[in-house]
Amino acid sequence: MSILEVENLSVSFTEYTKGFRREKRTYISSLDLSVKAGEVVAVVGASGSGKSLLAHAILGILPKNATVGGTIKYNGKLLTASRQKTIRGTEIALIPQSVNFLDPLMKVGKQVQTAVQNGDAKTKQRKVFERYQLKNEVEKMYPFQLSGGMARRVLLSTATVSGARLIIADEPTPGMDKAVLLEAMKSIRDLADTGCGVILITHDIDSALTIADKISVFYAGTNVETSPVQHFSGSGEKLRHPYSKALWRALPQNDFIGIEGTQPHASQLPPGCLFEPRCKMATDDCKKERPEMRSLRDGMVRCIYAT
Ligand SMILES: Nc1ncnc2c1ncn2[C@@H]1O[C@H](COP(=O)(O)OP(=O)(O)OP(=O)(O)O)[C@@H](O)[C@H]1O
Ligand code: NI
Repeated sequence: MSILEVENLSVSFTEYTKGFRREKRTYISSLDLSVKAGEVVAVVGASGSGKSLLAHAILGILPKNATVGGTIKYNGKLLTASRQKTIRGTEIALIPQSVNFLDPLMKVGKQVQTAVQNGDAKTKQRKVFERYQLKNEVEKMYPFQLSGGMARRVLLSTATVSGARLIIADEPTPGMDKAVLLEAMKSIRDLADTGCGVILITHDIDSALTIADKISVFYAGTNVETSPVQHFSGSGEKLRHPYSKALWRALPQNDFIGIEGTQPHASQLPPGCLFEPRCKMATDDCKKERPEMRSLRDGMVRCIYAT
């Protein structure tokens, strides 16, 4: 059973534009994603494609000017605002993209200990620090005394000791050296192997490939494809959506050829398929309406022509 089911999610912000007019802009639209217990689902896509917003919508930590549509279910039950508040940090844990999520006034050892729900907090904190190669003296430090990579390892430690069943890791690895990065990836995989559902948001497709079960590709606030990780191989012939194929081919180890144009901003979304203006395969039918997410060869795709 899915531990998390996101259906037709939308996130809009009421913003003040020129002339102090209020305008509602949609940054996530018709997004569908499910995560099973024991599974790592990697979320990849360009900057600004809505990856962090998805994380914040699941946790219920969007700013006040946000409107959320669609449904999010956790363990089969609707995730209401009050339920989000109750299980945040205990059943659902975030490894945030920004290290500013650390409490600047609390020693980091204590912060990690606070996240422990069962067992001896201090022992668990020391064990996890050892695992991420954080020396004993680090526990007595304040966040400002840490390097970026160390701060990220502290955030990772917090989620690891929490005992949460759903972990959302938002870019957990920048600034980490290779050895620590591998350890971090391994521990994220371990979390899934002990029955957690994991969403791994990352720009690092290579690392995602080593631990993910599925990869979901985001574009302009929706996911255009979700596929088994094995399909991200070769020249991308097993992939379904033209954007995922292009993204895959643009990687340095593949053809390293980018795609022309840019991702549309929320203020100028095309009426049909969001990728249509840049898609070489697009026809007039692609301009008419947003393609629905449909099942195709063990995966999901939002393109009327995908085969
Ligand atoms: N509070 C907000 N008010 C208005 N717009 C916002 C707000 N938060 C995010 N956005 C916009 O929503 C879009 C998606 O942002 P998001 O942070 O989810 O991107 P992302 O995919 O995580 O990018 P990155 O890879 O750079 O982290 C961006 O265009 C961003 O400017
Ligand atoms: Ni982000």
